[in-house]
Amino acid sequence: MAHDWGYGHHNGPSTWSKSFPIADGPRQSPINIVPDQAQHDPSLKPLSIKYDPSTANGILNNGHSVQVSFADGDNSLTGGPVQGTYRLAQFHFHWGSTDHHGSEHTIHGKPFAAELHLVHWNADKYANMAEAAKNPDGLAVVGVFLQVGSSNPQLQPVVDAMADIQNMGTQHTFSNFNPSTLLPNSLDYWTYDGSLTTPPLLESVTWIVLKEHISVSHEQMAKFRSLLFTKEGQHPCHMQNNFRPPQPLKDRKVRVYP
Ligand SMILES: NCCOCCOCCNC(=O)c1ccc(S(N)(=O)=O)cc1
Ligand SMILES: [Zn+2]
Repeated sequence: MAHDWGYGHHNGPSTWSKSFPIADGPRQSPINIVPDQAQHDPSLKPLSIKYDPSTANGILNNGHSVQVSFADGDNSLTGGPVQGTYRLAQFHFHWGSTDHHGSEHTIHGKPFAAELHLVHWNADKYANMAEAAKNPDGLAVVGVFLQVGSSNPQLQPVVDAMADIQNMGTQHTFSNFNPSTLLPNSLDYWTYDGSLTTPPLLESVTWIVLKEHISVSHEQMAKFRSLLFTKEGQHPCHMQNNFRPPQPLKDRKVRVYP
């Protein structure tokens, strides 16, 4: 059954529970993070991230976001809140129609202009991303906030490639890119047990939200908003506000490192 979920009035986040009842589950994402209520946990470790730029293998407009995929290789996330080695599968973004909102997670109820998600799967225990996504310890997503200010030269290769993937379903070559250039100086983080923030909303994600944001310029954000949700030949609809709002924390605690 083809899912026609999206971010419009008729197929947006408030309608997803009809096809994906887990939308009302106990560990849904994103959430609002209240720093003062986050708990210190001595078992948490520093994050260790190592990517091989040669494994970048394409940039895609999938109708929900812009996504850069990676071939299986030496792209590892270890340490932090996770046990074992998680492998990078892809990164993508969520953003708004203005510079004042667009992230999925919020801090003290404050949204950022955009949010980068680096999606990893547990390569010690599962054969691939789809398998891992069905398990509570299957995925680990690193979230990085983008705040509008000075232009970010590290983002420019992604921004420039957007010209070639304006329509839904289009992809282009994208190689030799090291996503660690998109990380802030500090890898201090908040972590909690959550889910995919888009259907199928599977509750298989250990979320690792970095405290420090990266910058993006107003002009770079305008290029994100030039992407289209729609296919070539359809009436064009700009890709923006592709974020799910914060979900109930329920019986969860957010931990903080350090
Ligand atoms: N289709 C069968 C089940 O497949 C399970 C995997 O999900 C399919 C595709 N979606 C994703 O991989 C996927 C990955 C990350 C995020 S997010 N925004 O939570 O980082 C949202 C979605
Ligand atoms: Zn995402």
